[in-house]
Amino acid sequence: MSTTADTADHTPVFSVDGLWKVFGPKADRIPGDPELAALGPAELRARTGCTAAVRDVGFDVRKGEVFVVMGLSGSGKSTLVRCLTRLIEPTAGSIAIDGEDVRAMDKARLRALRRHRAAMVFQHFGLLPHRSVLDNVAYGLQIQGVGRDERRERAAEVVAKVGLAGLEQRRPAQLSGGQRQRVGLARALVVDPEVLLFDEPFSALDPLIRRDMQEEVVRLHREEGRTMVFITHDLGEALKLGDRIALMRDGRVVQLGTPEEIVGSPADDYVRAFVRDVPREQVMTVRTAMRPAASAEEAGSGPAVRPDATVSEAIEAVARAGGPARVLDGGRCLGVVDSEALLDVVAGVTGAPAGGRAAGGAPGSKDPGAAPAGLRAPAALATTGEEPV
Ligand SMILES: Nc1ncnc2c1ncn2[C@@H]1O[C@H](COP(=O)(O)OP(=O)(O)OP(=O)(O)O)[C@@H](O)[C@H]1O
Repeated sequence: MSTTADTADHTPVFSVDGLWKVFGPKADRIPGDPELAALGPAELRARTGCTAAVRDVGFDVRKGEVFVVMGLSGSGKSTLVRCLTRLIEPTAGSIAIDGEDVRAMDKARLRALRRHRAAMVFQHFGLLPHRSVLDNVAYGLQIQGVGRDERRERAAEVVAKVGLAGLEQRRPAQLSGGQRQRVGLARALVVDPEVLLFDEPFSALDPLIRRDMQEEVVRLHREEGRTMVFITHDLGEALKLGDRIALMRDGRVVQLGTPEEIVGSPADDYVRAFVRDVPREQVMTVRTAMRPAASAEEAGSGPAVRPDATVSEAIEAVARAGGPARVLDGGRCLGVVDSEALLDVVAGVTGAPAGGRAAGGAPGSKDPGAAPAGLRAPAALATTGEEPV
């Protein structure tokens, strides 16, 4: 199934509005009290003994997108994502999954939500040490009451899907860290949840294995189009995986947007500092640098690049051709990019197209414009010919 902009279904999977989670004594009074709600973290703690881990957050998670929640340690990422399935009880606000009110669910309904609809992949998977890989994966089905043969068959399929074929009978202790992560991923996948929630699953892995696992997530997402919510404190990981990123600070979402919007149009100085060292040409797309063709001749000649090609890829095409490149979408020329405009993007003189903005307390993602962009697979480009490859 395709997961990208060609999917017309924009129904949100999760819809979150005005969400608060306050820890501490008489936490309930904070969200409704404008004076207390306006206090900074230190002052709030001093005055009330409370910590507002999530402060008035709103966003939608769209079907088929990878929604990344990013922020430094303590910014509220885990608390926010745990509130989605009420592993942590919210203090105020609303959460819906497919339009159903999560806060109104009884215990049985919540159990079903966590088992069937929104499976969580943790950093420490808590694999059962005395069970084989296959049985660990099948366990999720066992607690659902699926019969033995069927669950072993389905588990074997998913074990193969995450690249562990041949290791079915090993115990967790006989696996590397990365392989254990794959077992955890398989265990979440086997129940075929509508949405996968990842809580910093790769942060304990060494960089090479971490990259493998990120690529695994990209591949699975591309193949299956499953909706994913992914927590990370790593900006590179967020930019690589996210269709959209919610950047958190002190419990608030300070900006919600595509990687391109966050890097190209930071909402404030905090975000600007956060993204300062990102190689812009690898995140920004040619849309940012595009201008209308000056003449029919310009619209009809020169190398072709796709609209989602990165600036870095376009620079290569322009350098090879020695002149402007055309941005082609299904054979239609949307505009052209030249070396000057591309360099402006690299230098930070040009921002991202409209859309990246502070989310504040408003329902952050209710902007109708941008459809899930799909993962940024390197947009291949052609240096000659009519169609960008
Ligand atoms: N049970 C709790 N009781 C009190 N305060 C808590 C509790 N859980 C979290 N907090 C506080 O809430 C804030 C947000 O914590 P949270 O774990 O959600 O952040 P995080 O962004 O996920 O951090 P990390 O990346 O370190 O996991 C922190 O200030 C934390 O100390």
